[in-house]
Amino acid sequence: MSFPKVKLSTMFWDFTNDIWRPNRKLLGSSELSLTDENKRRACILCVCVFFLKEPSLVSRFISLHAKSQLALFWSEFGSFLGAKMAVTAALTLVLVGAVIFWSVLDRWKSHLQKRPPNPLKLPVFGHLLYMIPSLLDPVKLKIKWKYAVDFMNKHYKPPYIITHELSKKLGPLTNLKFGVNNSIIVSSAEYAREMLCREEFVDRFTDGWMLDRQFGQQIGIIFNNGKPYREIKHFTVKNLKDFGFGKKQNMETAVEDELQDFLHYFQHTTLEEGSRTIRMEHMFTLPVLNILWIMVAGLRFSYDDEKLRNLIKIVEDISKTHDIGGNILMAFPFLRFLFPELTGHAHQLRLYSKLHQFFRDIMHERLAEMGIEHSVDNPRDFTDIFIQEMIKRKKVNGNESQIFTEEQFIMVCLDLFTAGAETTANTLDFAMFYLMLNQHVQKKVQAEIDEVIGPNRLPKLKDRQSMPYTEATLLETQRMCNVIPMVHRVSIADTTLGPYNIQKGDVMVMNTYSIHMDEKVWGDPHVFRPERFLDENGNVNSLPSFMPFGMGKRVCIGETLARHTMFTFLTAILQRYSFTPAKDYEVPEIKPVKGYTLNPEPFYTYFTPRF
Ligand code: HEM
Repeated sequence: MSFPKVKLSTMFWDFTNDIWRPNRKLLGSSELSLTDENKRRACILCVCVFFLKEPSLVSRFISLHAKSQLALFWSEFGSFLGAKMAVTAALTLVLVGAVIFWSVLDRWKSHLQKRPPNPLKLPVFGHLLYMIPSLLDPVKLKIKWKYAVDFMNKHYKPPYIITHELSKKLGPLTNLKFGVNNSIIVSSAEYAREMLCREEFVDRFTDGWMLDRQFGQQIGIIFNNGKPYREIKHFTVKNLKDFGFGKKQNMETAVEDELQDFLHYFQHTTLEEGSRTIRMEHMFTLPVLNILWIMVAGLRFSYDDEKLRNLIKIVEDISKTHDIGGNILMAFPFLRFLFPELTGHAHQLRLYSKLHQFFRDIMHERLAEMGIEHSVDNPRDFTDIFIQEMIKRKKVNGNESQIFTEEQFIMVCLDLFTAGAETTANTLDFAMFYLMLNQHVQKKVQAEIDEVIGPNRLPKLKDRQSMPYTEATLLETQRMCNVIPMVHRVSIADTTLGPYNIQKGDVMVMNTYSIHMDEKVWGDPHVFRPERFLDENGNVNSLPSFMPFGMGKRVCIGETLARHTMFTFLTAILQRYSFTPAKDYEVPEIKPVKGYTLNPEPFYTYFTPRF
């Protein structure tokens, strides 16, 4: 084959250095013969360069010199690519084959071991790929490009929806492997009740990345296990009761005091300041937090307190950064060391450290107030009692108590703060939303309020027994909103659940959403129908498939307080106002939102005073 007399190396230099003018070289008369290897290299080089640099040169090259050579270039180039592609395709095929073979083998093994059913999985990643839609979070991934943000928002699916869809295909117990963790998703009421109440599943899953929020220690209530957990939980519940936590009389006073302030603020600040249209977004968080905080630290915050508003924002942000099930840190906890920012772990820790500081300040201020003796004759709140216990144990043991430490106090406060405020307040937001959309239910609740309470006094705890329809409306709200859509525990022994084997260390995840939205149980789960919680005599029916507060030894410690707060606040609002969707605003869809605790999208409501 003959080539124009071109030194390939010179040609190369020409276009990298200065102006690329291959024709200057190609017009030479003598010819150069090349080895096959050189021809192939020249061929690839020319084709690439021509395409990249100046397409018009290609045609000039063709017309001037090398029509036939170019045809040859193309064919050699094609065969080179072809060979490479063939090798790549073969390797891919082998790899895919190996993965499929491994997956089938793994499924077979899991079948032999009588493990709950699982879909095909990948080596190392397990079922993490199924969770990809739950990772489409532009805020977490710090993506701002509009099209990418729109795409992610459109295709986002939270873990409780993904696992719910999988359980519809695979059954009420599903085995999903996320990296190093093996999760058993429990999606039926029958198995959930068993899982929540049995001793083998009493512990919570507390991996390294979770312990990072609590100074690397097993402390606090939520992510704590064994004897230390039992001791601190018992101490907290017992002593909080003296300040109104779940104890009828004191609780009623705490809730009523706050309700009066809330109604005053709502009437005079919110409604009279502007129109009667209100943007509903976390309207109840501040009062709910105050009810709790007066018991824990004797504090009430003003509704305009900037510090508290910041704190609430932090709690909300924390909830949005957590996901149970399919979480990347749950799958590969070590990634938090390699990519602290990308995994969101560093962000979470920054948020937590602000809350830590807030509670640490409370303790230090109180210690300073108490003086050297660190004691008060009449403890005013949980903080006083905790400090006294801390000092007492220090005197007895001679050194710091293992259980009653400053870190322990911080974590107990943090757990109460995060578990108590958002859950109750968000459920109330949902109740307002459903009642705004279901005017017939709103009217029925108001009729019951008018009959039992009338217009002249505030609702009382005892009214609940005489107001079954209102009670059923709150239950139906909880069933539909699933404010905590997933509850997790861990198996502490090899055991069985139903017909399947459960291994020690399996993360047990109850999908509350699946249970409360089960068509076989509820018939029309997407319809807001409080009547389903009433029997033929109009009394409240306790349904076994309804478990918004969990069950067993780890049942929610704030259930009584939450129920009473929700009842009192909702009835007090409905006693005074009717509300409808605001005219000029779109009603948001009820769609899945992100986070550990769910809330409705902000919505606009038009309030009309009833008297
Ligand atoms: C509507 C409101 C609430 C809902 C739906 C709710 C729901 C839950 C659920 C599902 C659990 C897990 C139970 C289990 O594992 O079986 C839980 C645990 C817990 N809740 Fe609540 N909760 C609410 C309000 C509150 C309040 C007001 C407080 C306290 C101030 C609170 C404090 C806690 C604590 C500390 C735990 C951990 C208990 C443990 O691990 O032993 N919750 N809650």
